[in-house]
Order: sequence, then structure tokens, then C-alpha cells
Amino acid sequence: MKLIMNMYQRKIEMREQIELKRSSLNQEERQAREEQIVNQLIGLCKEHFKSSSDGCLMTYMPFRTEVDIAPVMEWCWSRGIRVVAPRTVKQTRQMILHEVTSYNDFSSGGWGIREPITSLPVLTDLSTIRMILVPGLAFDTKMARLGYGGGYYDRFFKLFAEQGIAQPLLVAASFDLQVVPEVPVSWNDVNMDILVTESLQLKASHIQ
Ligand SMILES: Nc1nc2c(c(=O)[nH]1)N(C=O)[C@@H](CNc1ccc(C(=O)N[C@@H](CCC(=O)O)C(=O)O)cc1)CN2
Ligand SMILES: Nc1ncnc2c1ncn2[C@@H]1O[C@H](COP(=O)(O)OP(=O)(O)OP(=O)(O)O)[C@@H](O)[C@H]1O
Repeated sequence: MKLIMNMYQRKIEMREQIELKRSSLNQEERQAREEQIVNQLIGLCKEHFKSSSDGCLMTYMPFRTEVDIAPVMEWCWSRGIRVVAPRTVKQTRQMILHEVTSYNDFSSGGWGIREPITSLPVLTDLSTIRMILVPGLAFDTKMARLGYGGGYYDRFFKLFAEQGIAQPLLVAASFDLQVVPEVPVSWNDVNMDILVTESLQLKASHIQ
């Protein structure tokens, strides 16, 4: 009998496979790869944050075995580039952005993800975001992304069009082993503009 999995099941299965693969990297392998990825991300920041009027970087604190991209936020802080990070609201599946200026601005929230503390200033004007570092489990060369299944980021990306604002540059960082032939995509999934791994930097065709 031919088994045809639906989209939902295919996403769950791929999440499990990739999470398992990603956690098989040893410390040494991880560090070398992370350094290559972080260097490329800093290169992109240099390109896109040339002056203080270039807006802010939206990023996140890594959890589980995600690529550790936190050094990018440290680099931004050292250059006076503003950084915002999301706090998730489970009831509405929204993300609230807070400006963060040091690691002390984070505390462990749901799923153990370090999120900004609630007393920090909230960013409401989304037009000031120049670039978003987007977390993800799996990616393909068409720039499709598979997340953890909360739909937080896909919902968040929709806000730009709703508010008549141009979407910032969406940049994802992942290990090579997270790049798959084809990510199962549904109507709500938003593609990335740039995908950075330890061995490649892919740009969507609309990016020069
Ligand atoms: N570092 C980081 N921060 C992030 C994300 C991310 O992918 N990485 N998210 C990206 O969106 C949001 C958090 N999304 C998450 C969604 C689900 C699970 C999770 O553990 N889910 C369970 C299954 C739960 C269920 O079925 O209801 C699991 O995987 O075991 C974790 C995070 C916001 N912050
Ligand atoms: N823009 C949206 N409006 C309403 N529901 C949405 C939207 N985007 C995603 N969803 C819903 O959220 C759920 C999770 O979506 P999906 O599996 O694509 O998440 P994901 O991309 O893996 O997660 P995330 O974006 O949090 O990393 C699905 O039920 C989906 O229908």
C-alpha cells in the first residue's frame, strides 16, 4: 500500500529527522561551523547597517541545538546598532519585540528559550527593522523554511504587508545538514531572502 503523508505529518517527520541530525554534531564540529556562519552574518550586517539611520536588527537567542548566532548581536551592540528580540505570547501566537542591549536583558521563557524581559522598551514601529535573523529547522534551495510549528514567524511576517511596510531582509542561518531537497510548504509559509550555512550563502533571485 502506498503511504501518502499529508503536509502536517511530513512537517512533523522532517522536524524530528533534522533535530536528531543536528544534535549529532559534536562540540568541535559545531564550533568550527558556527564560526563560519557567524562571520558571514556579520559580513551581511556590515553591508546593511552602514549608518545608525539604517534601523535595527531583529534576532533571537538560540535554543536546543540551533546555530549559536548570539555573537552577531554582540557585534551589533559593539557598533551601536540597535537590536530587538521577540517574546512569544502563547495565547495569541504573537511575538512582541523588545529592544535588548546586553545578555542581562534576557530570561528563560517558554520552552527554555531566552526571551527579553517584559519591562524592556517595546518596538512598535516595524518599519525600523532592517534585517531579521530567522530561526528554522530545515531549509531548501528554493529558500523555503520549516520552523518548530508554532507559526510565530510566519504570522509575524504578515504584519509588514498588513501595515503597508516593505518586508525587511529575511536571513536564516543553519548548518549544511539542515538543508534538504524540499521542505514541505503550505499557504502560510514565507520564504527567506538569504540562507547562510558553513559552506554556502544562497540569495533569492530577487536579491541582487
Ligand atoms: N531560538 C528560537 N526562538 C524562537 C523560535 C525558534 O524557532 N527558535 N520560534 C519559532 O517559531 C518561536 C518558538 N516556537 C516554538 C514552537 C514550538 C516549540 C516546541 O517545542 N514544540 C513541541 C511540540 C509542541 C506542540 O505540538 O504543541 C516540540 O517540538 O516538542 C518550541 C518553540 C519563537 N522563538
Ligand atoms: N499567517 C498566518 N495566519 C494564521 N495562521 C497561521 C499563519 N501562519 C501560520 N499559521 C498557522 O500556524 C501553524 C504552524 O504553522 P507552520 O507549521 O508553518 O509553522 P512553522 O513555520 O514551522 O513555525 P514558526 O513560524 O513558528 O517557526 C499552522 O497551523 C498554520 O496554519
